[in-house]
Amino acid sequence: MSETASTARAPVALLPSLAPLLHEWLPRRRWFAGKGKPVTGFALVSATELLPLSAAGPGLLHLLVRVQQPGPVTSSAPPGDCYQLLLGVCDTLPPRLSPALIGHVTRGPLAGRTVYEALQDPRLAALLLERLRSPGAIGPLSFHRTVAVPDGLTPRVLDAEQSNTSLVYGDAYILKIFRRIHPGANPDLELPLALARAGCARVPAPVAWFEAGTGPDGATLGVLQPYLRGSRDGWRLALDALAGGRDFVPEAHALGRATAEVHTALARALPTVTLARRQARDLAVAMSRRLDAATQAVPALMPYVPGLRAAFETVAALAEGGSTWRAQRVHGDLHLGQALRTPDGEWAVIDFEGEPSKPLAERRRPQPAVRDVAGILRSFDYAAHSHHPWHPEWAERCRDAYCSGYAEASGRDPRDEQALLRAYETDKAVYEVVYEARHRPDWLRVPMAAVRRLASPPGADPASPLSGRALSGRPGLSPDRRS
Ligand SMILES: Nc1ncnc2c1ncn2[C@@H]1O[C@H](COP(=O)(O)OP(=O)(O)O)[C@@H](O)[C@H]1O
Ligand SMILES: O=P(O)(O)O[C@H]1O[C@H](CO)[C@@H](O[C@H]2O[C@H](CO)[C@@H](O)[C@H](O)[C@H]2O)[C@H](O)[C@H]1O
Repeated sequence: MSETASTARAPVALLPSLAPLLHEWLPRRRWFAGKGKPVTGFALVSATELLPLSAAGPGLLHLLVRVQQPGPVTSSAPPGDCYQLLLGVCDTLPPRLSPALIGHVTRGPLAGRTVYEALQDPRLAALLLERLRSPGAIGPLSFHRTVAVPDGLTPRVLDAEQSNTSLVYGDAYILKIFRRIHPGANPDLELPLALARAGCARVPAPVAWFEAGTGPDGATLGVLQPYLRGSRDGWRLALDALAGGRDFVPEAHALGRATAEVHTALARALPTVTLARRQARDLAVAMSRRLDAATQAVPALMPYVPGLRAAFETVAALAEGGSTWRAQRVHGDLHLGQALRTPDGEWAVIDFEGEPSKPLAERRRPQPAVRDVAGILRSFDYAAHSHHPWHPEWAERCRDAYCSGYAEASGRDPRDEQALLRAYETDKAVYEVVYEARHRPDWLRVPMAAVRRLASPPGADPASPLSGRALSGRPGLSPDRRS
């Protein structure tokens, strides 16, 4: 992804004319990561006409735009986040598309025209699939596929817009359009491709994708995968179970097995490393730094900092004492919403992007597999907390079943890496506090409750993997097992 404004047919002068509209529209998107800071300007990274803007019908404009906001400037990266935008450009917006309106352009080459969210327009969304069906380059964009994709599939945009935007085509394929673009291969393409090659059927295999630029700087822009029709995500299923007063033990056990299968396949397909003293200490330091940054962003964390930090210090101390841990490529943001139960009762895992707020290099680094385990354990806690009254024992049974399933399928029980598991749970809860404060303030109480528990000494925390209660029958486990 070259930083010099590489344009393909679309005039560079477009951006100044669009800037006033983007100024209003962009910060209100769910996927806009720079909320709370003013937007001071835009810089064009690339502009590509996927359908000519001069035609009688709507045009389709693909933009990569860097959004300038106040903040620390690093010498290695240009300032501001880069976003992918797909804009429809027309003379008169049909009433059915009025919710997609971005605004009317008053100056520059598009003066008098209307700009709207192209992905909401089935004609333009269909055109994007057409581009993916025929591999090749258009300006700085290149389109790739592994198998033939049928044509004539009707598109619909998923309304549960999260970190990105997804389109479903004919209930057969789902196209994820990444919003915040980083140079380099996105793990949401890299890992499913590697898993497909390794024969792991737990993850839908990419069938097509598109990217900007080439080589190590090439950025993944979108990935097309089979759509698992009729599947339900683990979060919904867990909430249903809670609402019906049902256990989720068999499902949690099966999900533990599925997670272990994915981890085993990733460890076979991609490099693994051993985290020795320095790396493990760096990991604990990074967690500690994230805690500091989170406390600056959400001062309510302040009273719990010493207790939370203790979890990271335990890992650092174990490393100093010679403990080592195995690290491999992991999911990186695993929670119940990323696990889909298909109609045949199997768990599939989606969304390997990792935490979108972290730099790509960090997300692609080998990490201990318990990091993902901690993500799911946090999710059981979230589910139990969203039901009143809180059911800690429901979450506890899920946690045990999940870890048992994982151990059965992998031969490695995550509870044997208890200090690391607790550190990752703590790190995740801290991340969640910031995430909820930014995106869903009503939910802040959920990770804050976990923070209060995790900040207390391990034995005093009933939901902790370190407590005698959660580890019934495994009381003597103290330092992590060495790999
Ligand atoms: N292969 C798939 N089959 C069925 N539904 C899917 C598939 N991939 C994603 N989804 C649905 O789309 C939603 C968003 O996908 P996800 O990859 O989590 O995007 P985001 O990064 O925006 O969170 C998921 O919550 C899930 O409901
Ligand atoms: O799905 P994303 O990759 O966008 O992940 C982000 O959003 C998630 C919420 O949608 C958030 O997950 C948190 O809330 C979930 C319940 O809605 C819960 O199951 C997770 O355990 C909890 O972390 C995730 O952290 C965030 O990165």
